[in-house]
Amino acid sequence: MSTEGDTARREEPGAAPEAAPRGAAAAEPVLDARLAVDRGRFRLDARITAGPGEVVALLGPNGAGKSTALRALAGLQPLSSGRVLLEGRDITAEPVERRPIGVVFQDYLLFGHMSALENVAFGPRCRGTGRTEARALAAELLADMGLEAYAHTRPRRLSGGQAQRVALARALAVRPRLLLLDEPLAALDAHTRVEVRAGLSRRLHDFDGAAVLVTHDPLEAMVLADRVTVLEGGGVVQEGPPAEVARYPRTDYVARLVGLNLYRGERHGTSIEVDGAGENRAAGVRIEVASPGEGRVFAAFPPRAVALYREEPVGTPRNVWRLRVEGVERFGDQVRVRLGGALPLSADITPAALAELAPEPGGEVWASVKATEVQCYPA
Ligand SMILES: Nc1ncnc2c1ncn2[C@@H]1O[C@H](COP(=O)(O)OP(=O)(O)OP(=O)(O)O)[C@@H](O)[C@H]1O
Repeated sequence: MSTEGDTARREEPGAAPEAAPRGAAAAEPVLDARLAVDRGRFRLDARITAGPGEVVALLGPNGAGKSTALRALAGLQPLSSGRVLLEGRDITAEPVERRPIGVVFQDYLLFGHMSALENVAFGPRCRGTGRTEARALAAELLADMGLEAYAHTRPRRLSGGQAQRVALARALAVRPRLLLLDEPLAALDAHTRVEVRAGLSRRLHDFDGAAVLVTHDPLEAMVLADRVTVLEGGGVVQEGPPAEVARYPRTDYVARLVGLNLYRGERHGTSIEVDGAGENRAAGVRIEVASPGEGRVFAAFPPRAVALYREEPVGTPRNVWRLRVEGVERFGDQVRVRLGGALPLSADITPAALAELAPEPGGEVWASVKATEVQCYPA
């Protein structure tokens, strides 16, 4: 079991090298913040950075300090010490309304007595933009969100997904360099969430500033973000590209909750052709899913959904791969087996199952996953 302390270490020895997230390479970070906040017995002490065009998810359990960090970035929560640099400019002392930051709050906090258009025009108006210009900008943003027809609609007449898009348009209306989103999908029901998430993902990736979003849903972090920063107890415990964090968890929380096997690929019917470099592509690996569809998708299944066998399993499980055992770690009452090869994945099994499997280091085993266990989301 590996429970790390509360210091951030960005490089895990032995971690698989990953391509730098989009836009994050050697470029100057858009956001470079060191946030120290004291709230009674709780102390947040975290460095949060985001590169141009980069979407960073702050992920962590309840009470980890995610919202405190977001509020501190927005200027809604004073710092005990530290500073917030945005494109090299120190905005620590700037009041909320002067920061080039757009915020999408969890419940969207749209003004109920204003139309969608007026809600979106509100920010620019407060910052001194003339009425006509502010309304034109708002109309344009609503059109970008596919909401032209709802410009004059009041928030209570909007669906959850529409309200979310109005909130995003409102945040973008101040032409922010940093976009902050607090649990942006939490107010939606499960079905709407999947759809809205795909739209949000596209819009976040079209945004050329930096975005920081708070979530305690690992899948949301994995799907929306280029980089994940995990907070626990007020400190950063892990940071990295989603796939790397999922594959090399550094704390029990990360292992249990973020330990997803996550892939991108192209769905044709009920079969996903997994993207990947080198080995994967050569092997043309496919993941079978239960429901059909077409297009770019994420496919995810938890390590506990993977069964391991010494011999090729009989019957016809639709997903079976022969993989190499790369590592075995114990956490809680489970054992996590890390497998490499055509489809790198992690499997959680019981110690008894491991004893039966008796894998040799570097030896091969059969892994299977039921198609019904694979969750599939538009990418
Ligand atoms: N107004 C407050 N005064 C004092 N302490 C507070 C206040 N609000 C929150 N806290 C403390 O700050 C800590 C971090 O809270 P925060 O809301 O930032 O966590 P979080 O990670 O966003 O959690 P959640 O996922 O539950 O929203 C908590 O331990 C909480 O007790």
